[in-house]
This record gives sequence, C-alpha cells and structure tokens, in this order.
Amino acid sequence: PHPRSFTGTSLTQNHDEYQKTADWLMSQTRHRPQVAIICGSGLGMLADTLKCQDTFAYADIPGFPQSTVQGHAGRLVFGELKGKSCVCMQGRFHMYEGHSLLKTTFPVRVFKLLGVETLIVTNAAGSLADGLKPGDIMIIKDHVNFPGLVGLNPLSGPNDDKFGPRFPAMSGCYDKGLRCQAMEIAKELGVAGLMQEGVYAMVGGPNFESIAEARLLHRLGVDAVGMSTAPEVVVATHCGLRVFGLSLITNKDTDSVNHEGVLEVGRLRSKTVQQLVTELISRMEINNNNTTNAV
Ligand SMILES: O=P(O)(O)O[C@@H]1C[C@H](O)[C@@H](CO)O1
Ligand code: HPA
Repeated sequence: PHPRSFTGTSLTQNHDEYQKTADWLMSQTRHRPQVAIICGSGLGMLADTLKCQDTFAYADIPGFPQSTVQGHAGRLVFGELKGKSCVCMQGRFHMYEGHSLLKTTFPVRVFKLLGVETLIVTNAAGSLADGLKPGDIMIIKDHVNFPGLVGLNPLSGPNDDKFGPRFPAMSGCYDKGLRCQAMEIAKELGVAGLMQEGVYAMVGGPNFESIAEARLLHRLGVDAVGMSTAPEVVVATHCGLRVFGLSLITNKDTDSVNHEGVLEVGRLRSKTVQQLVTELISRMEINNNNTTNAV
C-alpha cells in the first residue's frame, strides 16, 4: 500500500524482522546498549555526549523506516555515556508521516532485543498548563494516548507473546524512581525552576491544535500536547522496559506556533536537556541482565 494511505495499515510485523535488524546492528557495532534515548524535535544533540560512537544512517539499517521531518536527522548513534552503553535515535517516526504505528515503534522492540533495559523518550510539546512556559521542561508523569483511545494502537493486531502480554497495564508506565531522580538532579543543576511534572497528550497531527481543541485538552487535564511518544511508551511498557520521559515546552497554547520556532527552543535549551539526561543516565542503576552483552 501507499505509505500515506492509512496509518493503521500494517497490523503485523514478524518477530524475525525485529530480530534481523537487531542481529544486523550487533554485527556492525561492539556496543551492547543498556539505555536507549529517543530524541524529540530539535533535541538530536543528545547524541553528541556519547563517546566512542558508531553511527548508522536509518537508510542503511535493514527494516528501519526513514525520517522525513526537519530536525530529525535519521541516524542511530551507539556510544558510551559515563560508563553506560547507550543507543540514541537522532530522529523519530511519527504517525502523521504516514508510517504505520508498528513502524513508528519498530526501533523500541529492536532495542529490547539488543538488551536495552531503560528507554528515555523526549519530545517538543505545546503547553496547556498555566505554570508551564516555553523553555520549561516537563517530566512526563502520565500520558493520554488519544489515537490509542480510538484504536490506533501499535499493539493492535495479533499479540506477539515473545514481547509481552495481550492486555498490558499502563498505570505507572513512567518510572517514579527516575522521575524523582530527575527532579533531584534539576535542583543540583539549579534548573528546578524550569521543571515540573505533568501529563502529556498525544494527538495525531500534523496540524497544530485549533484554539478550541487546545481549550478542550486543557479542560481534560492535559498539561502538554505533542504528536509522538505515547505509542513508543506503550510498546516499551508492553515489553517490560523502564521508561523516563520529558517534554521540552516550545510554545504556549497555539499562539503563533510553527516548527521553526519549536526547533529554536530546542537549540536554546539543548545544554540543559543534555546535562539532565547525562546526569540521569550516569546515576541510573542498571540490572545488567543484558544477555547479549558478551562481545
Ligand atoms: O518528535 P516530537 O514529538 O518532538 O515532534 C514535535 C511534534 C511534531 O512532530 C513537531 C512539531 O513542531 O515537533
Ligand atoms: N502541539 C502539538 N505538537 C507540538 C506542539 C503543539 O503545540 N508544539 C510542539 N509540538
């Protein structure tokens, strides 16, 4: 089918296809990541802090979709960060690009097969909360997966029991311990004033919300709105990954929002987001049950 025909087109993905991609990556790099990071719009610089990098263009990775959005470079970067082995997606896949939800979340299951234990998701988002202004950072405490509520869910279709159960719980899917740790780090870095916890809602995009839609979301208890993240977190939670998420607030409501402005706030806050994520990874406890660790 034409890739833009219907975002729910592909409801099955053979387990072997994830394994094939994971095996290919393991044949190309000696890194065996414990932590995976997905960079949101304008946040690709999170990969810059990785040492001893091995970098792959998405176009060269078997089974990987392609990034089409400005500010999403389309590279997978492996490297070391403060003694932890990491893999970083410089560029994510969005439903509005025409990818099936299984494709947008394809890398998450590949990460699981690589031995990753913790997923860090980041995104750019618009604020709907009085206390959140552009440049602030929201630690995601929960999400509203609007596409998921109406059946656009990467877990639709036959369940792959090798990854997780048919009916996974989503309560507590943003790890409390990591959220507390991130707040502690923010205090130590002197940026606690920029940070608070909140609820992220995913909408389909690609248009930004109308004024009435933003008002509706606000009334429903949403603090920040974006066009990604929830499907990745659903798939990660299904296969037992620990998740930490943060939203960089790039605009307030829908006031004169545009993608260039979104990327600009990313550049402005890149150092702070980088410091936070680096410190969080450095303090993270890893169980080291990476069965693929032996190189
Ligand atoms: O990948 P994220 O969720 O950070 O991207 C946000 C949502 C849209 O893709 C884009 C709008 O500027 O940024
Ligand atoms: N709405 C949806 N997605 C976004 C926004 C927004 O206001 N800002 C950045 N990504």
